[in-house]
Amino acid sequence: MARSSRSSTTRLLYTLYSSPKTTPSPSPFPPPPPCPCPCSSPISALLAGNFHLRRFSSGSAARMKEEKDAWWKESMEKLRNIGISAHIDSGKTTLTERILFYTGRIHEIHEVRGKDGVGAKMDSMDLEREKGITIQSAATYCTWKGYQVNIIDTPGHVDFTIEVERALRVLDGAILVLCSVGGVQSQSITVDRQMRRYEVPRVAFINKLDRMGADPWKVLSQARSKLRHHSSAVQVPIGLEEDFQGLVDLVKLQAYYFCGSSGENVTAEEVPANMKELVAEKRRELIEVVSEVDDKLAELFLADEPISSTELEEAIRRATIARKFIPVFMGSAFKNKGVQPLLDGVLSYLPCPIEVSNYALDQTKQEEKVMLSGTPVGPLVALAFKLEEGRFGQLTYLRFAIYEGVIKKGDFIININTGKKIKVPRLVRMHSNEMEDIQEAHAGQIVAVFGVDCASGDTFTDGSVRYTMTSMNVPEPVMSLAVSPVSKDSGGQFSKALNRFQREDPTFRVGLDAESGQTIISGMGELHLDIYVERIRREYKVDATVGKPRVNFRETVTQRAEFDYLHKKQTGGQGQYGRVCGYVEPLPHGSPTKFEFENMIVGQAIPSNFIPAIEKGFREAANSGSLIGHPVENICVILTDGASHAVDSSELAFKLAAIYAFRQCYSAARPVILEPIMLVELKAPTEFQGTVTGDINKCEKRRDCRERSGLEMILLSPAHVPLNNMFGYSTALRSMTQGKGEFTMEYKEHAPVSQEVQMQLVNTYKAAKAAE
Ligand SMILES: Nc1nc2c(ncn2[C@@H]2O[C@H](COP(=O)(O)OP(=O)(O)OP(=O)(O)O)[C@@H](O)[C@H]2O)c(=O)[nH]1
Repeated sequence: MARSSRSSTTRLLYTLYSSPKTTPSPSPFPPPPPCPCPCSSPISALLAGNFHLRRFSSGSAARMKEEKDAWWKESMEKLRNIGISAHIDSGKTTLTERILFYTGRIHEIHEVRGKDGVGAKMDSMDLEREKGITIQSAATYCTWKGYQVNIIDTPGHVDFTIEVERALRVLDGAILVLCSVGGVQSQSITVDRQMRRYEVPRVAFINKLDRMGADPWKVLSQARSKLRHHSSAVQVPIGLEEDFQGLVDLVKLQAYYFCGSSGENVTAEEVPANMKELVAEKRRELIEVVSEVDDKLAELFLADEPISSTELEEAIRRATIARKFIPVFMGSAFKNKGVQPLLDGVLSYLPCPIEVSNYALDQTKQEEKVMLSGTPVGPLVALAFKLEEGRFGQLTYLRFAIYEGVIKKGDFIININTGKKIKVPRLVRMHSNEMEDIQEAHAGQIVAVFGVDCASGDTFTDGSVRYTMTSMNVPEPVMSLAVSPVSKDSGGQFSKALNRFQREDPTFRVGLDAESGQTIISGMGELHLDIYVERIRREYKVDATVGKPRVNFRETVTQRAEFDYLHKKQTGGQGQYGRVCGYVEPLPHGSPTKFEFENMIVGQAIPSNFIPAIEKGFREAANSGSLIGHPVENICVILTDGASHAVDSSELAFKLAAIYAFRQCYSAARPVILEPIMLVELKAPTEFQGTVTGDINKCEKRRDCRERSGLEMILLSPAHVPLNNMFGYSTALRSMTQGKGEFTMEYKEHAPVSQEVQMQLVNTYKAAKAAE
């Protein structure tokens, strides 16, 4: 579709085919439309990149540009890129399933762990359907009231936290789902922190109002205290638990009921008479809270003037986009109540791509920060935020986001991180595991390209600029295990699987144990590693022997120690000569790097061409500390002097000198072992309170966990427990609580082990080495 090939007299412009306007539905929410063809509305046609050719009356170039700009602007304003994140089992996937149904994207609702065995659309992996958990984030899109909504459903388990990081990095807004019974839970705090880190405006959705014990007001107050949300409800539920019937909208002052077999018919009625007082009180609270962060509304409020729905809605929008306020919606995804108003809230309160500031670093100007326009006019800037290998080769999800520009099938794009020029052979939009080919994609979209070899976090441009996007936060793996294929013949498939998973998931690492030669996989927890072992078996048909999971200990030094090492071998053949002098010391607390090397030699004691080999030697030595063979972190090596030989010095000689120098000074630097500490949140029926708290107290590192007892449950949070003490805890908790207890844990930090534990670990390591 070459635009330039069109004659200027006819003035053809690729534009949208305007579909005839539909007559407005009497209901405030239209019933689910039939599956929309991507071109059935101007917006979806534009966004799907499937343009219809339309003749424009001839006009001046300026007029055409004006029209085109207006057209882009409208398309941007009618686009939302949102993520759905929450604690485990809060109902993210169930909610997404309803959204897809009401927007006509799917024709039937299937439940997570539903009796029909089909499973929800967004849990497309067999493992996800079987286990009833989300493992990978999945992207989809739908159309609601003429707006295009791109959605990413993310996992709740902390082991898959990278999926949440990746999604939030590229989204413009988010729905934070909270359970109306569980309230603000440990992962709610984590995802909220992630949303804050990526400056994502959000709305909250208090789900499961149909459940026994549902208390949205308690959850709202927890969100205010635990998450420090400046928030207020924009709805009031009509009834709760079994009696949950509908919602009153505090902005429009209307009551909504959800009828039909799947809640698809929304009827608007007057606010029930017995709720008028409560509604007036909650509306006033909403206005007060928003007024605190929005001057325009504050003026009206202080003047005691009546506030219209539009004024209130606009103020909520301004405050939400400015991340000063979080509107709270309510409902029950499972009972099909409250989803359509939430979708309306996404349109009303969450930003479109051009309302969010995105920055890139200009590599030609020492990483100067540049703001991206977010429009399709301008150089292409796209971020590869997720890689996935599909049936047709590597799929690379690229966020052609807000980050400017247009990309077309067949275009050449440049990977700024590697300098490689790549042709885009195929461009698709994702609907969970299905895909739809498109010709081009524009700023603000999330699309996938095939066959583009890159790493997640790489930035692509059209070559006219050298920008990179700031990278994602990638947490360190905390647990490892040895794996090997049962049959030697499957070695090839085994390596293929590991390579693929490692490329797709930056928190999954593969290494070799230098001593045993075993393959070691590392990840964020037992579940994370178990899932990969299972995927190797299912997707690559390789049975693997799995060792005992072990903790990713680290070593570090606690004081400065000098080294002065001469590596000399000058008897027969090519000689080796290299001397290095200097010291190692701990890096200051909070340093962004884990290893630093500094050459402070004045003069030419060592020729400068040997310095990189010396640094390499120290880095290699720090990969395996001599206490227990784990990597040494937070260490700085300073090279102050040395000596070389005109003939016998070589890179190898200096590298070996550095390795031996490191070993020489290591014990004088008083090394210690660091272990991962986990934040553990635990819930169990009160009858087991004594046993459960007694047990966790035994293995706790630091006692600052709070204990809250309700009538039925106790909640311990957060306990700081070494990961080493958590192996097999799910089985232990199950037996202590007759299967009624549950816990979640999340990595907090690496901290020094006690002297006693250090001695034990060192002795075990020595014994294992001696036995080899
Ligand atoms: N009673 C009730 N149950 C719900 C509701 N929403 C979801 N559930 C149930 O809660 C369980 C978890 O729902 P999911 O949608 O898988 O939750 P999730 O947050 O996507 O789960 P993960 O991604 O694995 O963390 C399922 O059994 C759902 O049927 C609701 O509104 N009410």
